[in-house]
Amino acid sequence: MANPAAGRGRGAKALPSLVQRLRRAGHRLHVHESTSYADARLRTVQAVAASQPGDALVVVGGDGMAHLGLNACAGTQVPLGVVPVGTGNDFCRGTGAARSVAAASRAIAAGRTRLVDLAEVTGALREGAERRWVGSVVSTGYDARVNRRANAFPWSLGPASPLAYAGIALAELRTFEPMHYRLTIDGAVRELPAMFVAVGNAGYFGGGMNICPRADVTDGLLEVMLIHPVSRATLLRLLPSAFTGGYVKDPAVEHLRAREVRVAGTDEAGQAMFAMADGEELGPAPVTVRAVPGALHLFVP
Ligand SMILES: Nc1ncnc2c1ncn2[C@@H]1O[C@H](COP(=O)(O)OP(=O)(O)OP(=O)(O)O)[C@@H](O)[C@H]1O
Repeated sequence: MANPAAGRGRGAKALPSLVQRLRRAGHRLHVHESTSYADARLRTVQAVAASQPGDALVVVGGDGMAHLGLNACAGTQVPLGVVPVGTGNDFCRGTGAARSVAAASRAIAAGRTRLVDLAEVTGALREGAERRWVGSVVSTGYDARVNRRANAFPWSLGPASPLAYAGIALAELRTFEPMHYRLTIDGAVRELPAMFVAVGNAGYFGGGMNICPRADVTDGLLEVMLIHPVSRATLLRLLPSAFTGGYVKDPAVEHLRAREVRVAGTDEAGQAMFAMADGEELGPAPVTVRAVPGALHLFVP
């Protein structure tokens, strides 16, 4: 399943060599270029439902396509291959999947897979959904605001670069106030104000930010990163070190591990917070995030 528009056309360019390599390796392929995100979602689900033992699903795209692929394959025996041609490729960075088209083609052709954990998110989600699987990070605070703002940005006006993303992060910072969280972490309730609470299956978010740097996709646990209220200047100072994960050393940052986290709360205006994950808007809080060990067979180098 290829998104020809992914990575500003890299999806369309990558497809012929990928198809050639996999056919040469003796694999039989059904190739579909999606016409829209909804088409890609429907076709991935249908493909997995109709699969036979030994079949695999391969998605060519960015984190959006990886999200669709893992939602189709989660909890099944169908392995997922991700051929990363997006701008961020956070899922591949965080799970050990191949980071280039060539490496992904080789890994899929060779049939090497590993079992990785996923996060299962439940709640009153968008489009009437009650459950979504997440590969990377569920965010609800400042990070979610930046992500939603970036998704609404007309990227055709400028390059989808880390610099442009940083500009959006700064614009959001100008008005951001701590959120009021009510967390239930493995049954224990905590109410607190925070800049954000990131709940990670894998570590990366926002096109390369290592926001949950100690996340391990094989430990059966979620990594929870809390930033307690800090001044805007401090949050600004912490932003660059979010790319390396170095921000976790700051005294305002708390690190936890958990099997299940329920996130509820409101923003400074009393509006329910919303949850973002894998670059997508999931829906309004409350949401419950649960670690599901070994939920996905993933092709890896
Ligand atoms: N033919 C298509 N099939 C699927 N998605 C499409 C198509 N055309 C445009 N899109 C849009 O592409 C987005 C998903 O893209 P994807 O994540 O695969 O790549 P990307 O956005 O370039 O990468 P990244 O998410 O890493 O920035 C969705 O927002 C979707 O609306």
